[in-house]
Amino acid sequence: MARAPTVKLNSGFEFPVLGLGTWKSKPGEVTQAVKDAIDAGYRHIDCAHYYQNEAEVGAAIKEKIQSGVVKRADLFVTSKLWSTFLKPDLVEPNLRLILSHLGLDYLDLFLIHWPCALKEGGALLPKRPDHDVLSEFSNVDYIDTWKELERLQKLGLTRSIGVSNFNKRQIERIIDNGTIVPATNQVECHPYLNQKKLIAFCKSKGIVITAYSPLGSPDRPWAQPGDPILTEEPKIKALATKYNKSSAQIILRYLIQLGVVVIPKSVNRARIVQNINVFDFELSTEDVAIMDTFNCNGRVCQFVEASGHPHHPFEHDEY
Ligand SMILES: NC(=O)C1=CN([C@@H]2O[C@H](COP(=O)(O)OP(=O)(O)OC[C@H]3O[C@@H](n4cnc5c(N)ncnc54)[C@H](OP(=O)(O)O)[C@@H]3O)[C@@H](O)[C@H]2O)C=CC1
Ligand SMILES: CC(=O)C(C)=O
Repeated sequence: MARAPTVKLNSGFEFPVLGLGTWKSKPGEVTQAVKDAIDAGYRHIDCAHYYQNEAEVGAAIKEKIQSGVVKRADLFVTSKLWSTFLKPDLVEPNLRLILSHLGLDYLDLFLIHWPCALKEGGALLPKRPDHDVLSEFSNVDYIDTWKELERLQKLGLTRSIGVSNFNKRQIERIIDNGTIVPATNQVECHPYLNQKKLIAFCKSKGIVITAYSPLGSPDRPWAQPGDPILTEEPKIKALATKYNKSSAQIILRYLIQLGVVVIPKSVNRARIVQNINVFDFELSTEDVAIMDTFNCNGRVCQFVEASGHPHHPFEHDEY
């Protein structure tokens, strides 16, 4: 059975460098996917309230613990605070709701999903009455949310805390105004958007980057016919042939060699097994340079519903 090595977070906890993503995994398929992943050696599961499938993820975890395959302490479970819950008095109730869905009494890692707060109390994407796409904003400052996460870590409801989709300036604000440095910043990262500047900045602050959509999220709901597909790039396919691996394995290995943690999503048993089998080979310096040539600011997760938000992470800063 394959096993991902770990990296030590600034909180002192070990973080497996490969985990299972669960966005878009349907409630009817995610329980089996998580069970297959645990059987294949995965010990890190990436979840979020926004994915609306945490109870089904929790059912798989419960079964694997009850049948003795793993102990709770062997697993690293991440979840994220959605943008309609950034108001400080909503944070603890939302974390407790997430824990009840997952059937856990603590998280390993709790992230602020996006720095942009949306109107509380209703839909996850509260539509503006005057607009087809944009959501209604809330004026909560993520610094006030962060202080709640710090309190919840001290309370033991989560072992580590971090952020997601934060840019350099937003991380600096958290460090300047908080007392705990985020353990990770989970951001989009793949060969079309390799995030070298943000990786270097976060590393200088002791923050690990977690790469979401590591395969370029080909099943994202807004993908258009003709959009480039990473696993079909001829140069990546040639490297796959050279190393006797798949294109997906070449991409995941490249990201791991960049020093980030990867969380590929799959609901297919063979691909789940394939994706963790990336620790028995290494790309040469020349082949890493070939992978570097794909970097083209090719961001696929723009959060267009929060376009124009004063805290939108991608609209005001280079990285
Ligand atoms: N913090 C944030 O804002 C965000 C976090 N995330 C997290 O990151 C995770 C991963 O990102 P995601 O956007 O889902 O996309 P990924 O880049 O992981 O790509 C998932 C797609 O790739 C396919 N796939 C998986 N393995 C292989 C393989 N070996 N060969 C070929 N195709 C493969 C999957 O199909 P199949 O399932 O059929 O195998 C699916 O269509 C999410 O699930 C979520 O947990 C993602 C977006 C935003
Ligand atoms: C998938 C996800 O985490 C988004 C869109 O924020």
